[in-house]
Amino acid sequence: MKKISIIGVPMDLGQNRRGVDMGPSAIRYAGLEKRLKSLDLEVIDTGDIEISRDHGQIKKETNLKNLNEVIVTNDNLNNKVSEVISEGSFPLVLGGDHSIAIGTLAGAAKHYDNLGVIWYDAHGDLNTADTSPSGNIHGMPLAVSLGLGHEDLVNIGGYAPKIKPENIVIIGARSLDKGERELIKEKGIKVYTMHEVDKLGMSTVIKETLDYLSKKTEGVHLSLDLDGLDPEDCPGVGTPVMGGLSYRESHLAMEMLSDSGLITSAEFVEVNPILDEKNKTAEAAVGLIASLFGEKLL
Ligand SMILES: NC(=[NH2+])NCCC[C@H](N)C(=O)O
Ligand SMILES: [Mn+2]
Ligand SMILES: [Mn+2]
Repeated sequence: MKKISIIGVPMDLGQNRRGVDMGPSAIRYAGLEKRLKSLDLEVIDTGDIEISRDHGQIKKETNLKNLNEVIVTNDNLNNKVSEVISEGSFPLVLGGDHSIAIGTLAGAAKHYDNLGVIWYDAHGDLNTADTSPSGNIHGMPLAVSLGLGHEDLVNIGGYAPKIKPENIVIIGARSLDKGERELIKEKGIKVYTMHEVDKLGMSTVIKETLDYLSKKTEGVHLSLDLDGLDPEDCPGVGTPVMGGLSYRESHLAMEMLSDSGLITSAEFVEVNPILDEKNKTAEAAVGLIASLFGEKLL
């Protein structure tokens, strides 16, 4: 029986808006464990990672917000994710802001020769300290995992880089900063912006994504930022961007990923219950997670 380990990361220090630290609670409250158990899976809720607070700005030369706290927290997460994979369980990480992908990928990537990454997001999260318009580390985790950015972030887990540019697929992008666009071109990263999703349809996007990744990767991590979905379906996020993916097409995406059997770890991030409407975004997350683990109507 497939074993899943839920790991909560109540982290809000990678961005400016309070409340996203309550994301893991909101997703649990929306019935995650019960829903997964009904799929005949062995589900273990490992609780929450300890969030480092008040480490002070030891690295004074940087504009990165809460850098020390983000480093310590991601180091904790790196250890937990790695431990779960070593036990033969599937790490399901609940955020928390997207800066936690640094720790998830650090913990996961060392278990595979080539880890693929599906980055389902309105944003590229490919900024570095030099290109970031905000200093928010949640806008940087994909760049960090490629080995670009502050060295203490890049070296979390004691190795770098975690992933290769040719093993990444970004889906749902519609807000990219100048430096991120340049990096995408320079590194040749595969991106399905909303333009391509609309033109091709989600079914083709996922089929192509799996073709592209399955040839060259051993495992695939899904990093799903709920702001990839349209704010109409998922209002409870800190950096909403209109014109997003619908719940309906995201649901199809999860079903197709489930059928492929290729996903080896996942995280669902940026759920902010304070900005949400009656826990709608957390409920959407639970629906997507259930589909990712094989829930079917018939
Ligand atoms: N994980 C996210 N929601 N990221 C949003 C990033 C927004 C913007 N690109 C920044 O760097 O600040
Ligand atoms: Mn985003
Ligand atoms: Mn993101």
